[in-house]
Amino acid sequence: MDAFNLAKQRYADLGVDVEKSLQTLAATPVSLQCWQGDDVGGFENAGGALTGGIAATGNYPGKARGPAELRADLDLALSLIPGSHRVNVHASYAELGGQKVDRDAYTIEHFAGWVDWAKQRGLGLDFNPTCFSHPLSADGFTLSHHDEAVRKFWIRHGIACRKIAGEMGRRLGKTVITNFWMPDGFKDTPVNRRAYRERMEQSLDEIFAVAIDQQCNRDALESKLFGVGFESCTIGSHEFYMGYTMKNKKVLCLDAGHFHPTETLADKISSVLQFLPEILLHVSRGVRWDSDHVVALDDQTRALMEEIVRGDYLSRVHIGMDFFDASINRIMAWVIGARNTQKALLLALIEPRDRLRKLEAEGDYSTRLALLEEAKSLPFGAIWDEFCRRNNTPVGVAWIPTVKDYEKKVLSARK
Ligand SMILES: C[C@H](O)[C@H](O)[C@@H](O)C(=O)CO
Ligand SMILES: [Mn+2]
Repeated sequence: MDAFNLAKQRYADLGVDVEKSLQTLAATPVSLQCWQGDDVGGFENAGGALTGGIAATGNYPGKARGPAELRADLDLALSLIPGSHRVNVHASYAELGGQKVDRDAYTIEHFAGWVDWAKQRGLGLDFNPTCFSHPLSADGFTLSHHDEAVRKFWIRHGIACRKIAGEMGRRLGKTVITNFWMPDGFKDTPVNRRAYRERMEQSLDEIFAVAIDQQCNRDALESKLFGVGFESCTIGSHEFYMGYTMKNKKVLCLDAGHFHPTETLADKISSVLQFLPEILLHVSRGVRWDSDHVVALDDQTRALMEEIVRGDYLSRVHIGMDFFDASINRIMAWVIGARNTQKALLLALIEPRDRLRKLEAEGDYSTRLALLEEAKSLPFGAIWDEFCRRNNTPVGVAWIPTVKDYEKKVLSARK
């Protein structure tokens, strides 16, 4: 028997249906964040500073300098990631054709390049308003700003983005998830948090008052603990968006890098999904601060996927990635992060779940622990390799020379 069939038998002996798990994995897209390809630069203001308390550190050569390069790099990454996936676009990746258009006046035409590209490839798109790296967010506030004129600008931007996303979803025939993340917050301790949170709620209410077909677009809101230069208070905290999404039936976005280092996303999944129909994940790897390192096949990512699978939540969870590492080959960053996200999901899918559940229900925690630990040395690698083979993507390390070759021929020519 070959390695795959031997491995499949080992899992079957524990009651695991490997074929069904592979089908589920193939049907689960990961949304690739376009901003990993150019260090969150965007196209509207090439070379403008990245603000909002986030930072892409490193200066690895070869970052994409425009839409054609970014999409070519994404094409290569997608060809090395098994399964069919999605691409997550920020509003700052609008193609303005040399015109001066501000963010509150963006329309679907500024994203036609993305939509056409995605349609040709059968890809889904996701979308994000960009409430940073702009003169009207320079003091750190957008939708909660004390100045009504500034707030109104960002409200118009939010509405414009939802209309764009609705049209993207209609043209592609696939629902777009539009994720709102606002940097608003304080470096030092504020004395009137309440006023900022009230204004944030009012602004969001105005944005969401505009009806958009739910089949084409759904709205998510992403919380954060702190940002660089925003250490003392973030207006859009976890509790704020828990409350807002529950009250307004929106999608809650949980970013793995947005919590205190001793908190894990895994434990939050069953709590939030007890009360919310859907969540969006930004799978990431926080290292000390919200440093947005490439997703590793680490305990945190594994635990996150285990919770999703163990709770039968997969159909209610949108999986996106969020990191921007400028210190390594950016295409490799996408491929490593996405393949690790999928590996973590596969490991969760082929866990001997039914047995483990039964043991727990019977109170046999010693056998539960024994089985959990033994499952760690089951031949997972042969199952993953088969998944890559069936999806016509390179097996094992075979994808690495493809990117190295592209780096030599294409990336090295970018100055
Ligand atoms: C660029 C994105 O909007 C950003 O990463 C956001 O999702 C975030 O996590 C901010 O810390
Ligand atoms: Mn995020």
